Amino acid sequence: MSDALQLPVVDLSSPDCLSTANSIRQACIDYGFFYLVNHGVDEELVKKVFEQSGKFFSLPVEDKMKLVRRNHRGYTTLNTIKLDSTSSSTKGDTREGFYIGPPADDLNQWPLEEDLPSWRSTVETYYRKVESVGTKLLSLIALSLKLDEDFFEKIGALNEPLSIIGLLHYPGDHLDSSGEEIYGASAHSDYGMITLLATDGVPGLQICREKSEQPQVWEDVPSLSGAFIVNIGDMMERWTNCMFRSVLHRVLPPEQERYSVAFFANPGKDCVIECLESCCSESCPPRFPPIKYLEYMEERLRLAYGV
Ligand SMILES: O=C(O)CCC(=O)C(=O)O
Ligand SMILES: [Fe+2]
Repeated sequence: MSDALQLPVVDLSSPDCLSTANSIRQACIDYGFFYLVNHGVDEELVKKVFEQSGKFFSLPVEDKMKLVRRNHRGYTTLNTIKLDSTSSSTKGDTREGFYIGPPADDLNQWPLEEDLPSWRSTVETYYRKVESVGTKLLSLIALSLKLDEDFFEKIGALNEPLSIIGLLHYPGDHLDSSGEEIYGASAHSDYGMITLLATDGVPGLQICREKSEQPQVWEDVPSLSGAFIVNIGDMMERWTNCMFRSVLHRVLPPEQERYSVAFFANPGKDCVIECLESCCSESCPPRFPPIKYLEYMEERLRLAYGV
């Protein structure tokens, strides 16, 4: 039931911004997913983040639990989050995670420097680098929607953005004898504007392009060395009245251990997301009412954590 997919490739270093914007537009309409190459984040830095992530998840569970998730930051254990809140499975997803928000706020939790030297500085450097790639990509997305390139800045979406890094670990040795359908990450769409994902190359990620089609067709998204896998999130889907699609995706329980690092580029908490004028008309009215990002995010997190 699954075929490998050839997603479009977008080159961030191309000097021809309009042609790049056009290929982004087509990719977002057709797939909601694309590969981003020549993004400017050093391969060495990406490697270091994966190393630091591996070091954290290798700590004894008692040590990881000292940083258990508070204010949506820190460690989540295996099976605590179920991204598909509609699933009847009684168990959460078989992955553990560590979530880090903006370096400038004081909600983040960090391992002690003496336990994991350079952990915090590596992750903060990665945050800032990928955040700036995300900002550049958002200006191209604005161009692709025939808006000014600083459109998202002007509407306040980049005002204290609530972007989050998720360091993710799928152990791969997690056997389930109950026969229940369990995923590394169950089917979901991402909440924010765009997500920039780096993986260690171990397969598992799949997308479902037509969620209402039955049976659902899931297609494998292979990793592309050195590229980020970028996907459109729910806020971009709402701005564009579903022209750009926030596509359902999931991670199969990997047979082999798997690590990934997701950068969720989210708007600021007070940003109100409402349909762009150019994306609606009398015959095509807005499909969603305006919503404040914080309200949307809190509801989705509440459902995912089942609280
Ligand atoms: O680990 C992955 O490849 C994808 C993770 C994901 O989709 C998410 O955390 O939202
Ligand atoms: Fe996701």
